[in-house]
Amino acid sequence: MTVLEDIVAGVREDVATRQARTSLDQLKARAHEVPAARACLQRLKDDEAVAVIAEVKRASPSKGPLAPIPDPGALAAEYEAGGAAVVSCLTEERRFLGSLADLDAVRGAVDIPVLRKDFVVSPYQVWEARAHGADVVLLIVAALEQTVLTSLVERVHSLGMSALVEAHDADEARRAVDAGAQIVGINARNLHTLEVDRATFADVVGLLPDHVCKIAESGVRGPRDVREYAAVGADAVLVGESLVRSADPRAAVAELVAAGAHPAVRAPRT
Ligand SMILES: O=P(O)(O)OC[C@@H](O)[C@@H](O)c1c[nH]c2ccccc12
Repeated sequence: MTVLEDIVAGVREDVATRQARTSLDQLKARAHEVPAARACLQRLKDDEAVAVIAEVKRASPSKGPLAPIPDPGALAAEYEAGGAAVVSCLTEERRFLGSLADLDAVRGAVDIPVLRKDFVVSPYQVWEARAHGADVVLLIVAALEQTVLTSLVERVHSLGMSALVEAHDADEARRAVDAGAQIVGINARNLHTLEVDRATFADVVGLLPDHVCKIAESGVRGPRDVREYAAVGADAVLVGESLVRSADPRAAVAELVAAGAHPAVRAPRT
């Protein structure tokens, strides 16, 4: 079993437990009571600057515990003050130590769009994201059959949210586009082996059509990596570890935003 398969198996069990407590109908009723999802595509796809998606991430399967994060709402507010375009919040419980309570705290603390970062494999989780105020939902190509991926993208869009569809290689990038993704994340980390290769983005990005928003995910250590991703065509970067470990997350985000706002080189647009 790969790491991804192991995580997804645990997620399916946890979803079943939650679904026994809160029915899909109850969730749907809640989803209709929360304010409409915020748009995020325009925010991310600005030709002049690379946007920063800042992540609330307590732990990861590759590194173990990263930061205690006693107050995820306060951290998210720091990210927003530093200029983040979107806040990402891990909700996977077993390996990333996230929760829907973290998502609620983040949602309550910021005005910018919030991304639910989890291993979404069922429509129940999409409704759950909306019921908890998420604006964007991550869908991981490697975890989903194509028909399921396509129907989840449609479900996310039908609830007014944006789908961030994550790919790791050329084949997955094509599948993301075929599934109707408008926002594609290219993860430098291979979710089967957990290895990070920052060259992945440049290798894969050329396959994505111009209209697609292109996000470089994982392994961004600082402004220099933002500038490098800018040079090869990233519209946004998604950053977790280096921000949660920072003594001053607001300043750390601001530094990345500044690097993205005035990249020395921008890839030519076709
Ligand atoms: O902490 P990093 O290396 O900055 O990475 C952030 C983000 O890309 C990473 O958390 C991530 C990317 N895709 C995922 C899918 C599931 C869980 C986590 C992730």
